[in-house]
Amino acid sequence: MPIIAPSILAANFLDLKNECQRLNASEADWFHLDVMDGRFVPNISFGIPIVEAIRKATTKTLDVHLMIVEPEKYVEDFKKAGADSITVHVEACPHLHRNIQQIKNLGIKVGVALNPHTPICMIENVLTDIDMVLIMSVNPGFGGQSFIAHSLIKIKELKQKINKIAPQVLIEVDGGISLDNASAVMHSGADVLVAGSSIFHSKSPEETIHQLKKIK
Ligand SMILES: O=C(CO)[C@@H](O)[C@H](O)COP(=O)(O)O
Repeated sequence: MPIIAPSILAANFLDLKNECQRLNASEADWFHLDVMDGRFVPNISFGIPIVEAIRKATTKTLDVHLMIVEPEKYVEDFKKAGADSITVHVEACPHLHRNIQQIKNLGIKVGVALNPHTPICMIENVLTDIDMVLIMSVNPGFGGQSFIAHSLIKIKELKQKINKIAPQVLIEVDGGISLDNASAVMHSGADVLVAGSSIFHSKSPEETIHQLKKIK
């Protein structure tokens, strides 16, 4: 059964309290929070105050995805704001091992994200140090994009590696996930499905989450 992590980026920000309450009452497992800085990605989303506000609105896991340069400057603040896990991008971290240790030392889970063009071998040497790998199945920066089909091959390759080296590591897939492709993503080896538009722009977000949750 997949872990379902609705991406708050697609929520109605004017009605965020209500959006959080609906997710609380749903089968969603985590809240996925996309932080964008306008430097690592060509978009700016939200930051620490929003994470802090959402923390007060839910007891579910806050899965914070930092699409920012120099994440080491901010991870402590995001932990204080209520993050249960922090994911950084391999492309934004020349000292990835140090960044991972810094997040682990805060006592929370740590993930590493890979852009669509980044090969799996870039994280091979840290696989035993982390809790999760996030495979970007769109180019990061915007919700509502189409799933990049090659991601399925990448997920399979990663799953094989993880099975050999670090079977406890979760595979999270993010971008363009919908009821149409979620089954293929799961069969390729995913554990966590991040979905924004397909949940929040559907007629019933609760029902879409229920349908995603049923995928084997
Ligand atoms: O990180 C990102 C985009 O950069 C994703 O989390 C998107 O927010 C997912 O949204 P959809 O593709 O599901 O609309």
